[in-house]
Amino acid sequence: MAFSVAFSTSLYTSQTCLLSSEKSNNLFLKTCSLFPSQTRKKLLFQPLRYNGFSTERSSCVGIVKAIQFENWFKNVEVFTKEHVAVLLAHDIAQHSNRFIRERGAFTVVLSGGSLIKYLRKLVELPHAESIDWSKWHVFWVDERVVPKDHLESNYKLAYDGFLSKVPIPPVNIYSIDDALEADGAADVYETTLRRLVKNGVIATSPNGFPKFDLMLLGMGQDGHVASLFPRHSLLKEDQKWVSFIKDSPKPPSDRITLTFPVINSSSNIAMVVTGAGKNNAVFSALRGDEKSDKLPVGLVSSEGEIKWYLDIGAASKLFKD
Ligand SMILES: O=C1O[C@H](COP(=O)(O)O)[C@@H](O)[C@H](O)[C@H]1O
Repeated sequence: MAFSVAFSTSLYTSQTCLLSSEKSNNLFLKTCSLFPSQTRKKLLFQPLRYNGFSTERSSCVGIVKAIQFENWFKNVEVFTKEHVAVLLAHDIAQHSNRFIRERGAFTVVLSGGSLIKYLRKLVELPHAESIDWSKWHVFWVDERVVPKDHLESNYKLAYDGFLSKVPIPPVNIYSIDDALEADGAADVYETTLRRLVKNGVIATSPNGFPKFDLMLLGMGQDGHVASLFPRHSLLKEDQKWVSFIKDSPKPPSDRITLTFPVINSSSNIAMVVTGAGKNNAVFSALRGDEKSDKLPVGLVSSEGEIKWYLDIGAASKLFKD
């Protein structure tokens, strides 16, 4: 089956080179002569992962360079938008199975924005029926302080596009109290998290912060994640688990957000980023040379694993020499 091959990246080595392009939503891959012919066929369904090959030339850049890039871009997968949704669903289902088996619960943190549409395959077969939704606990990495039925609400977005389609017990869905102002809503959300850490639903990191099983992060064009915006003082928060912002540069102005120590304590972080407008921030974050408050996504790290799910637009700067 095509997809069972797509999910295996084990055939990929730094000696492989791919030429990729997307045309009319179809995937076109050209392989360079480094592939043995029997491998070539299988790789037609491989993700368009970057391996040091220029799309602008028809030859491979040096192997040394390929290896260097391979190190930079470990855990980076590049797909068509459709395949981002397919692979993300597959990986989430695997995380869910593993954590439910190991600890009897699965704690997953949602972002707002474009992320939600990439959960669309999770509500389809086989995942819709194979996942034990009763063990899911759902949180938000950030939320806009608006009523839950407001168009800007991250809860509404998630409910309409995902939560309304799967049988997660409503008591396991931890939305913010929309009757409160930003500061009160942040305090109450932190109190809820502390209760769930205490009773073991959420695991604890060695540094005392909550350790979510999976954090699904989006990223804005300016490199913001959650409601942690460039050059904002909130980026330095190192005590609170949940904080608030009343001057968000992206409307609406009032929001609550998990802080970096909590985000970075997660067992797994999935960075789901699509669109060519985000290619500069993706490039700087992956190159790892921008660890300042100018680029919040560059401050994301994980006690466990970070995996990037990019479409060709978001990855387009990675393909340049
Ligand atoms: O405002 C927000 O923006 C980011 C990025 O959104 P996207 O639509 O560009 O993917 C999102 O991750 C965050 O949760 C949201 O509140």
